[in-house]
Amino acid sequence: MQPFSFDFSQPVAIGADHAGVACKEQLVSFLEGKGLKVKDLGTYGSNAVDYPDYAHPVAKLVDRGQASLGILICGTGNGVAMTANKYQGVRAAVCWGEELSRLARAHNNANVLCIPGRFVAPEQAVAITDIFLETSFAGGRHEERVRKVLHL
Ligand SMILES: O=C(CO)[C@H](O)[C@H](O)[C@H](O)COP(=O)(O)O
Repeated sequence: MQPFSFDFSQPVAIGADHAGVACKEQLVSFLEGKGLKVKDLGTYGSNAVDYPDYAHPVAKLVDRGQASLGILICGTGNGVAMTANKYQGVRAAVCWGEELSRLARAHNNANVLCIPGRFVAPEQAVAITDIFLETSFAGGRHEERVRKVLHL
């Protein structure tokens, strides 16, 4: 049985490339303000970097159950989502609005939130993240569908 909500005894793992670093800083403050443990895996500056170098470490922690969930930010959200979804235990979803974020949790039981940092303002990223944290998987008809995602 897959968990329906996050185990916040584990840290939230977060990572970004140079296109998402400003957004990441805002999200780290927001998460810590909520009293959550945060594992910030970089990047930490504006120098250009390669998004897989940040997406892999975040996805690995989620896959191994060493993070409650993951948050990844790059320019479009697509590169980090493609990378994170290579891991069997990861369900990464690109969300650029609050309703997408709610549905990624309720219908897909997403455990990695991918935000397009060049298309979403930091305040909007906070709202998207808050909904992702607070929404539980709805189960029911969605449970078998999510299970089938793993069938190659
Ligand atoms: O948006 C992206 C593709 O998924 C990446 O995250 C990068 O942010 C983007 O490719 C970076 O582009 P840049 O022109 O090298 O700054």
